[in-house]
Amino acid sequence: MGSGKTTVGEGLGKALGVQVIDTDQWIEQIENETIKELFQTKGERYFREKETEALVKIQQYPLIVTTGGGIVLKEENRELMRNKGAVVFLDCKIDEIFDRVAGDSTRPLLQNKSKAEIKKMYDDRKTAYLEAATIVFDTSGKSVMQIVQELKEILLKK
Ligand SMILES: Nc1ncnc2c1ncn2[C@@H]1O[C@H](COP(=O)(O)OP(=O)(O)O)[C@@H](O)[C@H]1O
Ligand SMILES: O=C(O)C1=C[C@@H](OP(=O)(O)O)[C@@H](O)[C@H](O)C1
Ligand SMILES: [Mg+2]
Repeated sequence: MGSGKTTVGEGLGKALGVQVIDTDQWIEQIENETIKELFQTKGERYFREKETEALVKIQQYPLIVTTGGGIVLKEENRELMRNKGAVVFLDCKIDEIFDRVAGDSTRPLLQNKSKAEIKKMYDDRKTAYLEAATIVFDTSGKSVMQIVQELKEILLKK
């Protein structure tokens, strides 16, 4: 949450001329509810099932898929992602993440969370991020444009 997946994915799509699908937006469309509403009406477990469904059903090539930050929590999802192609973990220092998402009301798991609680969530998930990823990219201190340019070069070399 807040590492820039959705924003960088959109930029990368434009830079590479490749379509982009964000799993959160895909789920919002098929459920006709925002992520925040979906968490309230059907709960996190249901949302996590939809994330797996998105990874199974989104079948296009070439394509950039951006995901929610919790998608890596299921081993099934990590495997689905790795089997599709390059998986980029956009890493970021917690202070920057906190500044970016402070005051955001659209992310249900971040509501009323302190920086220490967000750091704990990041620490608890880090192993899963590293396990899912084939490319680790530290975005700390970099602009979106800079990240897009650097990632474009990395991906084109692959
Ligand atoms: N490198 C960056 N520098 C500054 N702000 C950024 C950067 N990347 C993303 N943001 C901002 O941080 C917020 C969260 O970005 P978003 O793309 O929604 O992240 P994610 O999809 O990983 O949760 C947005 O307001 C976005 O504009
Ligand atoms: O990390 C998470 O568990 C979540 C991250 C969100 O997406 P972003 O990572 O794009 O904010 C969204 O999928 C949902 O609120 C849950
Ligand atoms: Mg996002």
